[in-house]
Amino acid sequence: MGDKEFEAQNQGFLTWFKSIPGSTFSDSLSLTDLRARNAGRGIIANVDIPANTLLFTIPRPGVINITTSDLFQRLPDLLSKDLSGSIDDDDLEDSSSDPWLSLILVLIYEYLQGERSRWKAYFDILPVEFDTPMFWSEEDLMELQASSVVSKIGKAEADSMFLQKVVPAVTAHQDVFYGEGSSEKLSELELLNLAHRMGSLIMAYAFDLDKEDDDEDEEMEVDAEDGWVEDKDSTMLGMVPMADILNSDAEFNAHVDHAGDAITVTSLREIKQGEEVLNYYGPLANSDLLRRYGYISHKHRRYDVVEIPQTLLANQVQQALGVSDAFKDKALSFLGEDAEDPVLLERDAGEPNWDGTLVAPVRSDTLLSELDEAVTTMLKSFRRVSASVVPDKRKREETRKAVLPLIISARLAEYPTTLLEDTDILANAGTVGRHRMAVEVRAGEKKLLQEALEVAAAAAAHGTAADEDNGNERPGKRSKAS
Ligand SMILES: C[S@@+](CC[C@H](N)C(=O)[O-])C[C@H]1O[C@@H](n2cnc3c(N)ncnc32)[C@H](O)[C@@H]1O
Repeated sequence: MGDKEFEAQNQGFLTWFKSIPGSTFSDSLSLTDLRARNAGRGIIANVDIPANTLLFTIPRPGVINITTSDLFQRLPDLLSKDLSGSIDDDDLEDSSSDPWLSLILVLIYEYLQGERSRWKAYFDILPVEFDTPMFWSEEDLMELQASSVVSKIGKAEADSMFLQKVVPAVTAHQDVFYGEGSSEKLSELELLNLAHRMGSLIMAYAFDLDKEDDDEDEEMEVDAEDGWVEDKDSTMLGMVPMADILNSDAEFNAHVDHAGDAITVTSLREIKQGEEVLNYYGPLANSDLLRRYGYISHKHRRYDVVEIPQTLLANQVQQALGVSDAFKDKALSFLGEDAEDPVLLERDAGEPNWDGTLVAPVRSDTLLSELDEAVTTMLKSFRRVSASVVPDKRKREETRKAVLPLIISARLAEYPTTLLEDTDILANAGTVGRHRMAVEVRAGEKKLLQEALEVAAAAAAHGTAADEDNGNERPGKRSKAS
């Protein structure tokens, strides 16, 4: 799209936005073209803006969700019957509708209404293509190498859900979805693609607007705090025009508040003239940023994470103890469902400051905490099969220390290139787009694994609290027991 068309869309959207009764948009702000750095549109400050300045306001009727669109007034049964439960639910006792699927249908409906939709000018500026791995070719995906993000893309599951729930809902109610006089109907494939487009928009643009203060549900509280959709099963998803033009970074300068009647965006600290106004999508690893939003950021490296499957732990423990496959399988079975949960390697990255700056230093010393614990649990499982392989705590600790670096090295070896090779690839200015993002993600994970190796080596050299605890009983502990 040319610059003129892009600018014309901005103006059309801005005029429409300002026409929503109750909306505000500060004169100190402009919509800006950030396509040169692959960031689409954004909002910048025209002048220095002090902290705590109201930047813009979106009244609730400006939001698109299941209550503001008339789709479910026209088709109330659709909400209560066809969208209840999730596709994996064998028992559909839970008759509440899936918020993600219902918003997809609302967006499809409003989009198909064209000029008749109140949100036409908003749809005009929303992207139709995405850089999330959901849309990558096999060749693009190969570049992610052994990153766990590959197993989380969920294209097949999404296809199946859309084909079972979204496509039939639209097809069964063509009169409503397409409106009077509309002759052209979408094919099944076109509808499937449209569902993917709307699903991806929700993933990267929607807010969780649940106003309830859920004391019982901590996860919902966390979601409500940063506003972005943590989980597609949250309860009140909505598209919030203008708030979703804000790009994001791990260091940010604005806050979206949706606790009141209207949604407001306020500066958290001074924003200098020409500076981009940035929201916060959360403490996400680059792999997650890529999966959900289709970009990566150097400032998010601090939140990088590597997943290590329990089977990899079990294989290394098996080799160290010299036992059979059947022995290992039995030990794994003692872990029950926990065997499905990967072990996480992550740094202690702290929280952003109240004004959106990053001040807490990143700590690597706790990098192995979860792995350490998981290996100990694994060794206890092996002991349950036969106590002779791990007769005492001393043997358990010896084995734990010996297998820790082996596990990390084995995980590192799953990536076909080394960190050094990736660094060279990234130094080449010709590495761009999806390729660059994939190499950044895998290199970040390798960096974390190398740090983990260093922490394991340092712990082995110096001994750890765990050694004292498990190998040689501490005097204090003994006296307590006696
Ligand atoms: C909520 S939208 C923000 C508006 C978006 N830039 C647009 O043009 O519509 C989220 C999307 O913006 C892009 N984005 C957000 N923050 C970014 C950043 N720091 N760098 C690059 N792209 C970013 C990503 O494509 C992401 O999926």
